[in-house]
Amino acid sequence: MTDDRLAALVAPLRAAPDRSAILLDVDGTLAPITRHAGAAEVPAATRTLLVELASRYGLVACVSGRRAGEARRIVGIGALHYVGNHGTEILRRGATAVETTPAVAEWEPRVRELATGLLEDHATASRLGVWLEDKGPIQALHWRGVSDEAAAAEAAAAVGAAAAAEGLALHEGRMVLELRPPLDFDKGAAVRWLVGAEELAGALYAGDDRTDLDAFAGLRALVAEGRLAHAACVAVRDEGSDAPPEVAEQADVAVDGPVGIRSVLQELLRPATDGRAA
Ligand SMILES: O=P(O)(O)OC[C@H]1O[C@H](O[C@H]2O[C@H](CO)[C@@H](O)[C@H](O)[C@H]2O)[C@H](O)[C@@H](O)[C@@H]1O
Repeated sequence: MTDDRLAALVAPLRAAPDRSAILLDVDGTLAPITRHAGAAEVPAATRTLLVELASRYGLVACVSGRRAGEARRIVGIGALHYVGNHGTEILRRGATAVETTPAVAEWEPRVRELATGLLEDHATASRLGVWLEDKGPIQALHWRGVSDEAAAAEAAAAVGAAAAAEGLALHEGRMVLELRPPLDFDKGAAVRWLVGAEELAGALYAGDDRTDLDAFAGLRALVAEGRLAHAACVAVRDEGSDAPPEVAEQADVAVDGPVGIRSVLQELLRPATDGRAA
């Protein structure tokens, strides 16, 4: 990707920052991928740019598969909005209480009980190092960094199949398999709701995983419906074998990892009068 291509893509947003939304995935986009999910954090250099963006743009939000409160902890900035659990939670800028979709929240005891029970029943999965991240109504099986990732992925799939037989929905991410309530929600619906609630002309979304493709589609649908004039979809790619290539294929531009995303944030912050082409 050339600087010129990125500059042209974000020019309409820079021209009207107060009428533009900047929507950012967290893991793999702002925060480098880590072996254990609990170790993820956003680098200080990225945080500085995010604080500046929040003071200049109409809407700046993180749209994450994490719980909203956990996303805010990882990013570490209170001045942003945090959409969590793939669009089923929102922690608004400066707020202390998370708002959760009631129909999803109702499933929390059932999904947690099923997930913990099934992992206990599948001794092979536990033996291979598969562990459960408790996200309330979404329970996530992880295996990144265990000694035999391929065998662990298979064992996690067996737990998933048993959960599906009990009526739960499954969703695959990067070395993670989520057990979810059987309800319709995704990041696409979340960005449509977020952006549609404001008087905005343009929006940018950046992400690294398949779940972020729904967000790309959501923004593009808003443009097709005439509710948004401009959408910019940015892929954050890395060399990991689990990085889905279709994200870069479906994006307008691709950058390299959580370091590369900083060039996008810097371009969004570049003054209109720095002597370079718009
Ligand atoms: O939508 P995101 O903000 O990108 O969240 C997606 C998932 O991120 C976390 O898992 C991923 O990142 C971990 C830390 O780098 C990594 O160890 C794991 O393999 C990745 O799948 C998080 O734990 C999940 O709950 C999120 O759904």
